[in-house]
Amino acid sequence: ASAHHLWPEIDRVTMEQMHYARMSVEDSGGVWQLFAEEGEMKMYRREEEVGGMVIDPLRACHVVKGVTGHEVCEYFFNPQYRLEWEATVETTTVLEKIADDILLFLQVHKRIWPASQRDAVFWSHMRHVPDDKDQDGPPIWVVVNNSVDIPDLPANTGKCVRLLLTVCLMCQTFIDPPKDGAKVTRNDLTCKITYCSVVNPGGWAPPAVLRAVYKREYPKFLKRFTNYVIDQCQDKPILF
Ligand SMILES: CC(C)(C)c1cc(CCc2ccccn2)cc(-c2ccc(S(=O)(=O)CCO)cc2)c1
Repeated sequence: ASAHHLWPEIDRVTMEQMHYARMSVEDSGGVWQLFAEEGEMKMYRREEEVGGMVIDPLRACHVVKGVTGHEVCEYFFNPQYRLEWEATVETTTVLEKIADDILLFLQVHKRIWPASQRDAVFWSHMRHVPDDKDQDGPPIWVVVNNSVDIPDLPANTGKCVRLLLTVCLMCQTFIDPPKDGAKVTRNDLTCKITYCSVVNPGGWAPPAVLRAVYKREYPKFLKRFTNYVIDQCQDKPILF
């Protein structure tokens, strides 16, 4: 991967996004507005507009039992599962396999009436790093998706307006050691998920409509994804 011309950007943005996600875990106060809370899932947003376009940064914290961060990131990253959990996507195509853990995607999203339909071109990178808070514990797993301009697919030529997105899914895994050295089971697993996203619609879309859709759809999006992972993993061996 290091030979690919996008590698320097991919490496830099991935580390920046991971740092941002870890910092945001601490600052639960500040300018973030809690707009949805369901069980262990808390969703925050900041109201921001760029050129009259809503780009409200979103941050979600969720705690899920019975899965590892590696499993959550694998189901998020791997295109073969995408359409099974991603209800906002109409089609997803891998344009280039930059490395085993770096893919270039073209996605056409479902239209949000009355806005015009959006597509997105982004690289997706999955990586794990030691948890500096628990060096000999499970590593932190992360998937970062970041829009990229590629000459072969110029924006806004077809029916779709090109969406710009930066997304980070970061997962910390906690294992409650079972008594008397018994084997770790899924009941001993807890995964702390931080999902950060900034989605720029890329062209004008009615702010009030977008905010209403985001408020309704983002909680459903994260719940649907995490429930899908729990369901897929429950009868499979644990992927640490
Ligand atoms: C409805 C809502 C949930 C807010 C939504 C609407 C749109 C559709 C595009 C759009 C946005 C704004 C205006 C018009 N259309 C896209 C997304 C979206 C984009 C990316 C990712 S990802 O995490 O990178 C996983 C890969 O797909 C997840 C969700 C979400």
